[in-house]
Amino acid sequence: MNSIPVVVLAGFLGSGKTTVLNHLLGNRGGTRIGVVVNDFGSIEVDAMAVAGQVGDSMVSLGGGCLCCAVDGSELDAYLEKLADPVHRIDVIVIEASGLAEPQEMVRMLVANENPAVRYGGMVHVVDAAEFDATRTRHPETDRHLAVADLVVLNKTDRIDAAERTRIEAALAALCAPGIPVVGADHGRIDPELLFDRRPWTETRGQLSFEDLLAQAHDHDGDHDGDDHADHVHAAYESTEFVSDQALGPRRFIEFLDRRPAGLYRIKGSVYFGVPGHEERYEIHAVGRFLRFAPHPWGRGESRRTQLVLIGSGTDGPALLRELESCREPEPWRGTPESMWGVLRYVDRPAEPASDPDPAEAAGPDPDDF
Ligand SMILES: Nc1nc2c(ncn2[C@@H]2O[C@H](COP(=O)(O)OP(=O)(O)OP(=O)(O)O)[C@@H](O)[C@H]2O)c(=O)[nH]1
Repeated sequence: MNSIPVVVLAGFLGSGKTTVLNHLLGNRGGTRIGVVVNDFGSIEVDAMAVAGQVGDSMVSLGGGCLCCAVDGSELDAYLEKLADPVHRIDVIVIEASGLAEPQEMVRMLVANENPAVRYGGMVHVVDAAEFDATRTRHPETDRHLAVADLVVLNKTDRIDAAERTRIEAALAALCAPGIPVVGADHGRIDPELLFDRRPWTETRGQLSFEDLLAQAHDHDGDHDGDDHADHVHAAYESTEFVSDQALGPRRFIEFLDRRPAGLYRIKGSVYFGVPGHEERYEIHAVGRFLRFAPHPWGRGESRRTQLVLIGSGTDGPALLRELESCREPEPWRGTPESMWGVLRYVDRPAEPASDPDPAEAAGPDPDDF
């Protein structure tokens, strides 16, 4: 079974985390989101009154989202509850409290041994209008930004173009190289940057009462909602790559290492076909965050690579050319060492025996955060 990605939404008090979260909840299509917050205060939960309590401090939101309020020590227990297959959750978003050290949260998630969930990257929300003031008052901001995988520069409505350019340059210097910075007005980022948006039709036939409520709600605001989603989407382009030929792992990792900052997200699966590593390698990249997860192929499923690359200002044909040059006509000649670069990004290698270096292959060292 695939594990559920857990995305951390961090940022200082008032930067707009809850606004981003509400936007994601309102534009998630048929995707089921599990939400972890410190308090329910400002989450827009119009269905809360009808949805009722699931138990403990967990509530069910309209549309099948589950929400729970936790302090750090309870996190693992709540992730386990959210990951229970009965909830059919696709992605979990944790809103890290404005005062929390996001590194702590990331450390806990990376160290988490529950196979049902996996760390899915950290998104840092920045208040554009308070950028300098926040850094002055909270010098730790710089440290937090250094571990972000994707930055949302929120409240762009409150600054002019020159100020935005200045802040973007400052962010480029503070963040790790190549971290994408996505501008947003009232948290309106494309949900596809963080998770796959399933169409309603995919969940039809297994809808719960809450799903029906949310669907009715969506239809009420049909045009606004759709126009709005289209508008949000319009700022990004997506490039699709399919290859029946295997990809050379070294060349593919080189391609990923030099991927442009405008390439916000990569999803899909890769066929390397190297002896001992013939599985389907699911890839998940959010900003600079990158993970591979090996899975067996389905019965009769063709061995192929299928990728979707979502970005802004990216050169689609150039990306396709680069990916085409990663093709490997004779993957069976590949050595186990050629997979090392990929295995560094695998949390739970399928075959521990073939680990090049167990410490490395186990993913990032939590102490790095
Ligand atoms: N002008 C403007 N206001 C915004 C924007 N995004 C959020 N706000 C407002 O900023 C305030 C704080 O937003 P929240 O989403 O609550 O921020 P938060 O990071 O969740 O805050 P804490 O939970 O206190 O850490 C609210 O009054 C929002 O309406 C934006 O893009 N532009």
